[in-house]
Amino acid sequence: MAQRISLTRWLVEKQRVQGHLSAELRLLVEIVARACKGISHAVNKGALGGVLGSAESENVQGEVQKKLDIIANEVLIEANEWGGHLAAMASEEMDGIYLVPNRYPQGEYLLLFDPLDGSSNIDVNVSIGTIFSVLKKPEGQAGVTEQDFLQPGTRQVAAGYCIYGPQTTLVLTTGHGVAVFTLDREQGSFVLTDENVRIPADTKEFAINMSNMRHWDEPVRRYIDECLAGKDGPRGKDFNMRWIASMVADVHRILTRGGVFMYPWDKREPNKPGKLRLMYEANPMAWVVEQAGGAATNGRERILDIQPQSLHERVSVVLGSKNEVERVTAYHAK
Ligand SMILES: O=P(O)(O)OC[C@H]1O[C@](O)(COP(=O)(O)O)[C@@H](O)[C@@H]1O
Ligand SMILES: [Mg+2]
Ligand SMILES: [Mg+2]
Repeated sequence: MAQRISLTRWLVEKQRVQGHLSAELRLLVEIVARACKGISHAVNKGALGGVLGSAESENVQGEVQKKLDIIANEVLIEANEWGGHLAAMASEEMDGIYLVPNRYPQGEYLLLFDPLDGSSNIDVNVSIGTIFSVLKKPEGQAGVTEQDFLQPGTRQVAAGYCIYGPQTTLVLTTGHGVAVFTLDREQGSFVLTDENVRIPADTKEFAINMSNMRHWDEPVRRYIDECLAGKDGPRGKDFNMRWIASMVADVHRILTRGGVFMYPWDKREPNKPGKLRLMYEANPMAWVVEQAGGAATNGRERILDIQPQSLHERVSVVLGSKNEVERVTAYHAK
């Protein structure tokens, strides 16, 4: 049997041999992975651990929080705050930024996360996940402000997600392709199971919440209409549809076998650019997808180029197989 490579060993090689990341960033990624392992254990307890159900509180976005949203947020903060590599954190579940307390060593990185993505799937035992993005604190200043987080996705230094499904799988990029690690529960460590992942440029599978169809904009409607017309339509082929309602799970499927994922702007809340959050959902996923040869836009421009205006900013998302994303984006330009 081929030798198994642990996440730790893989990261050390990327740091020492290939110079792909600093020692600090390596340790930060290891701590995020450790936190994900902790979240995975909590998720697995389910009803037996009393972790299901609503916490009966609301986050800054006005969404009712699930118990696991709060547990995952706390696990990530507690694991990361004393590590010495971070200056501050930001999360879907916290209004403002979280400064690393003065009693702990201060680092140079900023960590953003969606602690639990796909919250509506927690109680029904469907795959959910954690999404994370790492930025560098601007140089030459003492403190950290929210403004320091507002960097475009092109400035990410590490990003990825961990999916809690039939397997717990960590997907990571530091800008040199995409690597996949599966949690070996017996050993308690993440093991490399795929490297240099590639998303096929073409696909016959799309993911969108079809119940919003009547609210869509014309270009999205046109694209989906053409897919639905199948062999007899302008695309000349039949399409399949999947919608898991956990972005992590939909993106993971696309990474595994291709496809296009869309959560577009729609007329339900016309003043919001979309449902998904730019800084801790769209940016890390867009970078992972691009690093695997796919593409990611908001229908008009590359997601990674968007200059964020606020921490919890929302964005339209079209990502996945390159040729399909380019087609949807071209329809918006017409
Ligand atoms: O319920 P809808 O409208 O289909 O939305 C599903 C989308 O919402 C999300 O669950 C939002 O994430 P959170 O659970 O972190 O708020 C995405 O993962 C998913 O793609
Ligand atoms: Mg989410
Ligand atoms: Mg969430």
